[in-house]
Amino acid sequence: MSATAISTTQQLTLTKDERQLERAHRNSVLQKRIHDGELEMSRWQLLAARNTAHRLRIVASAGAGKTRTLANAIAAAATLHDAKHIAVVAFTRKAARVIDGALADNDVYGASVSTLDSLAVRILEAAGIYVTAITDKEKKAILTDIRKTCMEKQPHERITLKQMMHDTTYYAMHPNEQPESEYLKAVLKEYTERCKNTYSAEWPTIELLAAQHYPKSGFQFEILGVDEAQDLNPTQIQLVESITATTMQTIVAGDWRQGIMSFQGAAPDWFRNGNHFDQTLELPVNHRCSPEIVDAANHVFGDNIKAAKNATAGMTPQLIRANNEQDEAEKITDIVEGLLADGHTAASNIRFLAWRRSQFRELKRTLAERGMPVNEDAFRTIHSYKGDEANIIILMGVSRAVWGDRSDESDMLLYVGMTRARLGLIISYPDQTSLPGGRTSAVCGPYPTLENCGLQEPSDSQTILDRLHHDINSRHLLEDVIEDNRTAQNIAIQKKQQSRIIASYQRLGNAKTAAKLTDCAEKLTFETMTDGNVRRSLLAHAWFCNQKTCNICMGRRAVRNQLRVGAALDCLFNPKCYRNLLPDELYEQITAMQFATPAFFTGTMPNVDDLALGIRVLNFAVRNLTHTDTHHNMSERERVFTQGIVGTTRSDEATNHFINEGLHELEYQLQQHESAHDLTDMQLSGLRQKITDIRAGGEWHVHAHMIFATLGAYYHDQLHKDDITKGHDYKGDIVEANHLYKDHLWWKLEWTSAVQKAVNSIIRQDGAKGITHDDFQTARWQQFMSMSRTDVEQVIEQAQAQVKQCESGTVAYDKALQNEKKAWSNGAVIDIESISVKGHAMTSKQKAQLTKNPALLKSAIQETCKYAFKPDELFAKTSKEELDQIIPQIDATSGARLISRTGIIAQVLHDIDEQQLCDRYLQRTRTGNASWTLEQSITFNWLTDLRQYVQYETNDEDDGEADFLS
Ligand SMILES: Nc1ncnc2c1ncn2[C@@H]1O[C@H](COP(=O)(O)OP(=O)(O)OP(=O)(O)O)[C@@H](O)[C@H]1O
Repeated sequence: MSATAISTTQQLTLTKDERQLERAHRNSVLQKRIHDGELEMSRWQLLAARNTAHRLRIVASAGAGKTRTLANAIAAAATLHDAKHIAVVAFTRKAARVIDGALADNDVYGASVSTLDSLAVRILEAAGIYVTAITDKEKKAILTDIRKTCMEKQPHERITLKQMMHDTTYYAMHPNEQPESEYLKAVLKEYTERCKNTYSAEWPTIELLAAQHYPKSGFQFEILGVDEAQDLNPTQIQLVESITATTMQTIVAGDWRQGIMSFQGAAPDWFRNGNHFDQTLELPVNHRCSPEIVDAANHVFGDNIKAAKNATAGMTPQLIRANNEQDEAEKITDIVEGLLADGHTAASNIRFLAWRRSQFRELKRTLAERGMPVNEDAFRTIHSYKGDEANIIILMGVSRAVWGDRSDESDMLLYVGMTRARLGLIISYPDQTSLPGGRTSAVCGPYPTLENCGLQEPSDSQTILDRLHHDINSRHLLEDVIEDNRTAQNIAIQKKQQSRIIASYQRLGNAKTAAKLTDCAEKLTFETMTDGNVRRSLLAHAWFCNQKTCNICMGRRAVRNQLRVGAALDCLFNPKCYRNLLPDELYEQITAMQFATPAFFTGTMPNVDDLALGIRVLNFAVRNLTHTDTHHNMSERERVFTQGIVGTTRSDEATNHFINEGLHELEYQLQQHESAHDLTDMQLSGLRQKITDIRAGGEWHVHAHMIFATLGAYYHDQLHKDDITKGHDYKGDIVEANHLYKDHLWWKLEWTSAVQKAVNSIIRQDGAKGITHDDFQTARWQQFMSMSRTDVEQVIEQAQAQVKQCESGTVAYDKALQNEKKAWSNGAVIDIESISVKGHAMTSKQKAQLTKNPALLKSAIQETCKYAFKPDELFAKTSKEELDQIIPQIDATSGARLISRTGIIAQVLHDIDEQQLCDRYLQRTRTGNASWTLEQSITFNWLTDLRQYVQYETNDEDDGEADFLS
């Protein structure tokens, strides 16, 4: 936390300069995190988050990111203020989690994140007033007693206990109002007395007291954030006002369209009335729901909300017409059964929402009868699910008649319910006057607008299921991958590390640091999600402390990153991981493949489009695993990160160097530029200089295209606009580099179906948005899929024979040469960097020669196969000792070499008997997993290497944890 706190407390207004300083600070904190790929915020959200108006109101429809914006605004502000002067009021668990997460991500600890009620209690305690909230049970006991005595005195007056319970709270919430009834007045007086005697009070009374005593409580909040502000009741509003009187800023976020808490006394008008605020900002885009769901909600409520630009397509929302409760339960259970079949989606992704819990009775019974593994947490009332979200929402009994007589509030319920869904929305409504819950009503059926809003009634339930599978399958294909013992392993490793580090600090006499670390040690366990899903929390919600230098937390981040990437890749390349999720036929196809090579991510992307697609596939997988929204664009940081992974698989240290040095720098500068910090001339020329340096850096021809591919055409054109206009031909260089690379590689994709799936899914998504992948892509895809290795070899042989028959220098010869090149380009993967000559790595001179001479290159590749990888020798060995001498050569740390070797080994193994031997050997020594095939073992090794890289990547990022896991 910075020592340069910007404001003094008890200050109503900041000077203009101070505000500017604050705004600039927030902006820089947010921008950095956005740049680092740790945070995604739209422009609107950013604008709101850095606004420093004293009373700021953020208004937006459901899913527009209010909570996220509020959390990040506060977190950014908190790095400049002392955390103890920050308070955030959240009403839901999810909001508290998001806010906590944002603060932790900014290394801010000690801020107050709580409900307004518990804040009120703390304020009172600080002011020396100790009062506890009366419980319902206590209240009931007191009121029953009072009722008895009062009734004896005034027997003609009668108020039910229920009414009394309600009235006492109401008048506590509205202290300026008085009941007309003398009887009720007497009850209230007596009730207040009794509460006083037991040092207890109604929540509204506590809030009111806190509002009165706040100024002398010693709390001095400079920043106050309030989420779901439409739900504040009058006494809570008074408390907020009282705190705001001395804050530097109060940010209030809400949506009066979601004001469904009036039964608890909420007064949304305060939030709705703009006069209470200095400034109001609106967030216009829904980031939660698929475009289909946004459309449906727009139609029903006559809105014009926009879906996020890159929102993933979901399913068309569906209507179920139910005759009665049982019919509804049966139909919904059919759908659930289909969804859960074959593990297509997890039960934890489905939520059933209704107005009343009693509406679930029949459904729960039917689900249990049919053995559906749906746990209690899946059934939620709309009120309790406010602010939360799930992939699939099944909204039950939608009818004004069922949901209440006040049409405005039941509309809001429908609005809140519909907008909880990310991908799939299924709405059931009663078709007859006998309603769920055993009631009858003259008003039945759905809302008048529901049926005409693009919602479809399924002709048969299978249609829905197919659709759902189709849309959701790709998102959850990867989910269960991480649910193996790695979770346990990693925690154990960390604990070990931790105690070692703590002990070493203690030995050094640094008790303070040791104590801090012990603190982290205690918080080591990963929080379990509300759905009991530990693995998800492991990846997405691990706890990190605020010590920049805390090795434990740094290490933990490394572990998280490793897991993210490792798991994604495991899943893509190791069909075993998703055995249970795949249909038998598909599984067999995948396992029958020679080698699920990671080639797709390696040397097989000789042009920008392919590489970009590869990055997207990998990123898609990572996001799926980490439950990160796949709707929006990949951030540049994410892209470069993924690119880094791709890079290491085919290249050497130099590539990493280029990626880290050149690429991050370029990207960072450009990111700055993009977010309105326009590049100055100095920066621009500095950037150019950097590129020149990269170009001058020896192996640029081999690597440059990767860098530029990562930056993409947009950045490239931006950056070189001037040069291009002036005729400086940067583009030429790229083209040359690409050609060079392409011409001197022979490659063959051996797609796994998983990769195929991811690619198809992306192509499909793009298709839906009107983006088509060029024919090259499609044609090549088809070609790869149709050609076997023997086909490839035959084509190459024929092409070679053709060349031999032609006289050199003739047109026919050139053509034949071209054909031969083309034929080679369908071969296996070999990276030029991995080529060695007779067992020795090439000198740069040799390399240069090779790049100029395709024939030489080809023979070098053949030589490499023989000598560098020694496959023949490897397979000729029979004893463990002998193999031990060979194996280290397979253990190249450089990804490219490993890939090439594995590619070659797989190829050679195709026909040889020794496969069994190696298989067993590798199983035992490398993975300890006897059921793995050689290919899987090798993939495992490859992943191990990759993980090391990811760890380095993390080290760079978090600077300071370098040694933790090494
Ligand atoms: N800029 C963004 N990019 C991608 N996803 C986002 C962005 N902003 C928010 N989201 C995601 O959209 C979803 C809704 O965000 P959030 O809960 O903050 O919205 P909200 O306005 O508070 O919603 P509600 O009012 O319905 O509670 C969350 O899953 C969040 O992670």
